Amino acid sequence: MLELRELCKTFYAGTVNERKAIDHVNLTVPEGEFITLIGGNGAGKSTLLKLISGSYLPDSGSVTLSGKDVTYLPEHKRARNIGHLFQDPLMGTAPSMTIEENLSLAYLRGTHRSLAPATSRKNAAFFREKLRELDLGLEDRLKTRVGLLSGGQRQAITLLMATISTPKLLLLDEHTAALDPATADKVLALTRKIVRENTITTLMITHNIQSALDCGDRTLMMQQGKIILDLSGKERERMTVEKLLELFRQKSGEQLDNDRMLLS
Ligand SMILES: Nc1ncnc2c1ncn2[C@@H]1O[C@H](COP(=O)(O)OP(=O)(O)OP(=O)(O)O)[C@@H](O)[C@H]1O
Repeated sequence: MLELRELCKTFYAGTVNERKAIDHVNLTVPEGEFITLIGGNGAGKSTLLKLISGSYLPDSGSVTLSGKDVTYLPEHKRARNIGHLFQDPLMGTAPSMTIEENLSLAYLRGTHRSLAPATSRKNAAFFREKLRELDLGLEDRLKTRVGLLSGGQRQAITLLMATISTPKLLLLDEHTAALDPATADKVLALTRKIVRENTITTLMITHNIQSALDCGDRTLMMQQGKIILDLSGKERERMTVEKLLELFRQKSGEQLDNDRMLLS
């Protein structure tokens, strides 16, 4: 479904600040797989997702989505198939527009229809139903401006926007990291529910190792632009945080260093 072949990205090449962010990464992700991605500071996790979404273009290698080579396809042309969420709940929604208008825009993404028909009564009922599923009391607030919502409510709306027209791929870049623990748990539970119910192929960066092992089907660990661990099946089921940290030390010869890393 998603294929990365010999993907490379270096920032400031040929200068003293040269940084090899992605170093010959190969990855095959079958349709419907939910991958969690962990690694130290500057390991290349966000860059990898940005190469997949088209926010960055690689120096070499290829990105293939559903059999189509999208390596150099501009980001806006991939947006219809790829949902991308970030840590900052203020990104991804338009604060001066209402919940209904934000959802309408997401629903129509990639089509040429105007906003007007999308705010019809039929769509309002559909959006209300989707909002009810979030269980955040937002179903009766379609006309509320998104800028008035809390960070957690806003991130839940962003998640809904990213998935409302079922993307081929969902990229989550520490999307719960800026929320308080209770809200983060709720948004993560919502994420798992939406991904499971719609069988969306998902890559989720997390700084929480336990949740990396608990969520999804497969866990990748990155270091210095490479995937150094790829866990799935029985091996992953039996994995503990302590064993994973030990494996990381063995593979990389270093301690896992991430100032936001949570070990439990
Ligand atoms: N736009 C950019 N310009 C220059 N260097 C960059 C840019 N984006 C990332 N880098 C560098 O590329 C490397 C990988 O960064 P990236 O943000 O992908 O790491 P990460 O694994 O997501 O880290 P973290 O967990 O700290 O967010 C780092 O050395 C970073 O400084």
